[in-house]
Amino acid sequence: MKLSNLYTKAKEEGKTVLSFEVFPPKKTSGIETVYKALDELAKMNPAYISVTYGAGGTEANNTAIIAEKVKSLGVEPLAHLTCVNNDRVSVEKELDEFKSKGIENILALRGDIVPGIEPKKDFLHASDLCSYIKARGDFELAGACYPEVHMEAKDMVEDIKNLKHKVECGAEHLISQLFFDNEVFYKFQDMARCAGIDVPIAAGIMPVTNTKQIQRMVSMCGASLPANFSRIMQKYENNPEALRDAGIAYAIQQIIDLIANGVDGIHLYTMNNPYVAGKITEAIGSML
Ligand SMILES: NC(=O)C1=CN([C@@H]2O[C@H](COP(=O)(O)OP(=O)(O)OC[C@H]3O[C@@H](n4cnc5c(N)ncnc54)[C@H](O)[C@@H]3O)[C@@H](O)[C@H]2O)C=CC1
Ligand SMILES: Nc1nc(=O)c2c([nH]1)NC[C@@H]1CN(c3ccc(C(=O)N[C@@H](CCC(=O)O)C(=O)O)cc3)CN21
Repeated sequence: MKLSNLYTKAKEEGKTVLSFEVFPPKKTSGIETVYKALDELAKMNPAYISVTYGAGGTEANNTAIIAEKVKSLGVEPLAHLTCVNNDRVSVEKELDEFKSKGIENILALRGDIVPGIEPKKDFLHASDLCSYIKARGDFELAGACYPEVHMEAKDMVEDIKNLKHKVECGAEHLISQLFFDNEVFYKFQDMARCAGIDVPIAAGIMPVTNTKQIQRMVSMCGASLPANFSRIMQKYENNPEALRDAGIAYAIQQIIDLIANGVDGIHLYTMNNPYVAGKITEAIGSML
């Protein structure tokens, strides 16, 4: 199934596409933990579930196997593939594996540069990976985009030009980096549309449920924290249950505003946590 068609259909019907994301667990915690989470997440009926690939620079890679599991649960999988630590040969190997498992959709990424590991040189940018995969003709592609500007980009104009190039190289829909201030997303979306980027753009929302996660998101994703968000997180830093509930409530309020403003999709960084995804889905289900 082509995911870009899902967005087109939803738009015609005045609806919003809801998708989830899971990550392969580290080697120490078994693959069963994500399978258990997927059983629950699939019941919430998302339009698709994406599966990260070496997220945050981790080595664990069971992306194809987990994406196959998503498919077996009747949900369309979107497999991430990064090229920073892959050369042409290893990319081909991954693509063959995706194909053999019936995976049709790939989120083509450059990937995080891991300190101490020399990046491979066959594909320098996600757009290079897009062109390469597109030429094979087997997959539909998605790309990542950055409402707060990618940390390595000179400025917003350069970043948007690069994004346009990525779309021209074959990315048929986009998923945004997580953000906590909707105004930042709207400004980015306007700029992208002005630049002629007309593919669907899903807003990436991360319900923050613990203090360690907040720091990780700031350093890894460059997300800025609005004052109201920081105040809430500070107030409950020593009360895990209240912090979790406040994180969920904050995400819900962001999502309601995004839907009211006609966003194409909501991509929920569910972090393998069906409890959090369930609370959010329950709250917004009737609004999609
Ligand atoms: N592992 C995963 O599952 C996920 C990883 N990410 C992370 O997002 C970050 C970047 O990934 P992508 O967005 O796929 O990379 P990208 O290659 O599209 O962009 C990365 C940087 O390179 C610049 N750039 C892009 N194309 C260019 C070109 N043709 N010429 C010159 N500069 C260019 C961009 O402006 C940006 O600053 C990484 O840190 C990645 O790991 C994001 C989501 C999920
Ligand atoms: N730069 C960047 N890299 C990514 O991999 C990435 C983004 N941005 N933005 C969107 C999502 C968010 N992703 C993430 C974010 C954090 C973890 C993470 O913290 N993983 C922990 C386990 C967390 C937990 O168990 O709750 C780990 O230690 O791997 C994983 C994927 C993947 N994506």
